[in-house]
Amino acid sequence: MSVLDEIVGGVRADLADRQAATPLERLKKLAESAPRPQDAAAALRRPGVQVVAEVKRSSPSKGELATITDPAALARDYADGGAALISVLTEQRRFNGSLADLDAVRAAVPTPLLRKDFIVSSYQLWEARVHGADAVLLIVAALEQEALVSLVERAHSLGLTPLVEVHTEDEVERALDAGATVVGVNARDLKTLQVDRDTFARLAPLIPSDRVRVAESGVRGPHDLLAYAGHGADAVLVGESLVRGRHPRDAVADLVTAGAHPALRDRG
Ligand SMILES: O=P(O)(O)OC[C@@H](O)[C@@H](O)c1c[nH]c2ccccc12
Repeated sequence: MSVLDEIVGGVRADLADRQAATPLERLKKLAESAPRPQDAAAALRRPGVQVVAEVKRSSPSKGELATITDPAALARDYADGGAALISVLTEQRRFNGSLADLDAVRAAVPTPLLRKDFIVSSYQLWEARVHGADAVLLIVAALEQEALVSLVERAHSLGLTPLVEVHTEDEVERALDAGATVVGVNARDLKTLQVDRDTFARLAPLIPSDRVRVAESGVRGPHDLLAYAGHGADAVLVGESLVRGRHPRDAVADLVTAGAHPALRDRG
């Protein structure tokens, strides 16, 4: 069994527990009083390379990355540094995240938020709404095509922006067929956890330029952002280097400054 299968198995078990505790009808009621989601795609389309900064404590590849006792404070640093979108890991078993983290971050910053999880059911989209997310991650490798198509549609109908994650040529095709407007190319293979930064350069030309192209994983600093930008990235998603560094606000600001370089503005 791949790491991805194992993670998704755990996610399904935890999901069943939450569904038993809070039936969908109740969740839908709660969603009525949730704020209207912001347009996360528009935030990523702004000129320059946008920075998506991630709140991530642990990962299956590296174990614990940072303690993060105060996710709200970290998110404030990201917002002050100029992040266009803040990603909050809510998967519990391998990433040590939670919906409580999403609540804490929502209460702390006005920035659009991405719920980063292994979404397999529309129930999780309703949860994302209730807990204040504006965008959700949908991982092509974790979903049958039929499920992907219906989750993309459902996310849009709830006002959520789906960030559709791919790692291979086939997955790009599936993402586009499913109607993805924001496509994330993960340099990390979720089946083996290996990072290959060339993945973005290989797949980006297959993604039409009217879609938002996000380069995910492996950004150590401005140098990597510029390399991704040179291959057409509209945004980069950064986790480890920000949570491990001592000055997350400055680290985000340095990335934002690099991404705002005049040579990178208003590219087709
Ligand atoms: O920590 P990094 O190398 O900066 O990577 C961040 C992000 O790309 C990574 O957390 C990620 C990308 N896709 C995911 C899917 C699930 C969990 C995590 C992820």
